[in-house]
Amino acid sequence: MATNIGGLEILGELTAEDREILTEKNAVFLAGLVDEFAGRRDDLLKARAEWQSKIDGGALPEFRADSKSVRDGNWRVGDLPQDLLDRRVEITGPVERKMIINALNADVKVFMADFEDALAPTWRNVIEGQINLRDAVNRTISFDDPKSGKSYRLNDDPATLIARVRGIHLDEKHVLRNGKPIPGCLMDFALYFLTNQERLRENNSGPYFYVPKLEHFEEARWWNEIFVRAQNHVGLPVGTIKATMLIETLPAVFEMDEILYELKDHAAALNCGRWDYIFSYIKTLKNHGDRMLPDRHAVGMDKPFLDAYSRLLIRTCHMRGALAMGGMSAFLPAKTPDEDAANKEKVRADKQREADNGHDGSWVAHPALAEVVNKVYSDAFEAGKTNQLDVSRDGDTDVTAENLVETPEGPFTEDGLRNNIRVAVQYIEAWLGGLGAVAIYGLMEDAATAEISRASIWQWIKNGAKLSNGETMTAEYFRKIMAEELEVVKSEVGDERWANGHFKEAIALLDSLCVSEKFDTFLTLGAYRAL
Ligand SMILES: CC(=O)SCCNC(=O)CCNC(=O)[C@H](O)C(C)(C)COP(=O)(O)OP(=O)(O)OC[C@H]1O[C@@H](n2cnc3c(N)ncnc32)[C@H](O)[C@@H]1OP(=O)(O)O
Ligand SMILES: O=CC(=O)O
Ligand SMILES: [Mg+2]
Repeated sequence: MATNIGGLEILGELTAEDREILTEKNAVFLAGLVDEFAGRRDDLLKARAEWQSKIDGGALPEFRADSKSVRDGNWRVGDLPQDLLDRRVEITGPVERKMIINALNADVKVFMADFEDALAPTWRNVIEGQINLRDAVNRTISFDDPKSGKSYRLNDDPATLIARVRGIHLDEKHVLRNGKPIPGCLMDFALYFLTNQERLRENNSGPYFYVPKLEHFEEARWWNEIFVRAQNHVGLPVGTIKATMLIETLPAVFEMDEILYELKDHAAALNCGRWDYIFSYIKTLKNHGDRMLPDRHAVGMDKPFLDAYSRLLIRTCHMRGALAMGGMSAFLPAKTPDEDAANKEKVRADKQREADNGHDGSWVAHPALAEVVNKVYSDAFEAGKTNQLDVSRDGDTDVTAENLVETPEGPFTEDGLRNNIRVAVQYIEAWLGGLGAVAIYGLMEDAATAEISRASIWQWIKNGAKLSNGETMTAEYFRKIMAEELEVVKSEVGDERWANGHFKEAIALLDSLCVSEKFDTFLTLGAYRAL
């Protein structure tokens, strides 16, 4: 039965604790944001599709002529608050209670609390995520694990908290305004902001956000207006909110100056969200048979198109006074000492590349990786510095549009296909069961990494990729290999898990994502309908 609060119709179950988050006051604020901004959100999504149709027709992305004056202009973002000047290591994770405590206690500067790539947005996950963050901000959060008997409490000096809201493409179907689902990102933003902004400021911090999956600068303008509206609502000066924008789509890399400019009072940093970026490279150029992505594991940050992206992002940020954050290495700590050392070395080398390029800090997926990343960045900084804002690097002025779309070289293999199938099906299955981040074959997998796997298969089929075993990719070949790989997964997870999990739905979704004529823009859209 629906509950009406502050003009919103709530279809999700509401406990007494949920009502402490979905208060009348919070709901009225959220409903107001929806009235003012949801229609324009729909227009922004249409504009994405129109831009994409030109690329599908054969054009390549370019720097925009209508915003050249912004790129050429002399301007900087507003001053950064003290607790966002040192971001050498940021841990990320879904907004689960135990995870939040472990992340805030880790030896890191920032915890990025995720409603996005790492969270399957079930109603319980999103609403409990808000409860957990409120308790974290109030420093009352605790967790007693009934399974392990372990108790979790916050340390005295927790990391700075940044909340990552959902992308603009996802609705929250459990909350309606005038009979229509509301944009999920507005819910995440409004509830976190209004519940916590006062206490965050008392803690000498502030309402800080990560904004994901931007494609064009008009979306940054939309967010800026939302921030201004929110600050006015509670009487805060413009610029109190600080946002870090993920540059994780191919269109956005051509509009980084413009994105920072639109948000210049609120911008703290840009971040190289490499996994979605690689996914977006495939998605954007999906019809360009000469720009197909090879095996996923062959595409590292050393590929010229990714190196150009990292260097251009750093140069753009530093010219404008914003920090340039690196991304996530997917390697996780391993069980055996040798494997663990090898994985940590891979993370170290990846972070070294970033720090040498000029990044100011980076992400870790796991607390046991914080030490490695801390050392790389601490060694990279000049004495007394907490970032590389003032370090100029010659040669980074020459990144061209062609560098950014350069086709990565690498193999197209049957093993690569098999791995993509196994990873995608297991990730989608986990997501449908409410888990948005999982370790699969020793790697961190989340919505962004899984998108690469399924999009690659689609692109290989669409463009008839020639595999190194002599086969040509077709829907029939994919289905043959998929049938074999499903047997492998079944034997790996065991009959019981196979029968009781969400494999049937996951397999159907993966099949449709890979063989449908039209490319689905996000796997989470179809998966959310089934959630
Ligand atoms: C593309 C992108 O957007 S990247 C950013 C989004 N992705 C993410 O944030 C993923 C973050 N990482 C994770 O979610 C997790 O590390 C996983 C799911 C990959 C693996 O988690 P687990 O299987 O629990 O790992 P593991 O068993 O080694 O964990 C050991 C301990 O570390 C904790 N831990 C692991 N990862 C994290 C994390 N990111 N934050 C806080 N604590 C963590 C676990 O809670 C566990 O704690 P405990 O000993 O008190 O029980
Ligand atoms: O959000 C980060 C990414 O790599 O995607
Ligand atoms: Mg991402």
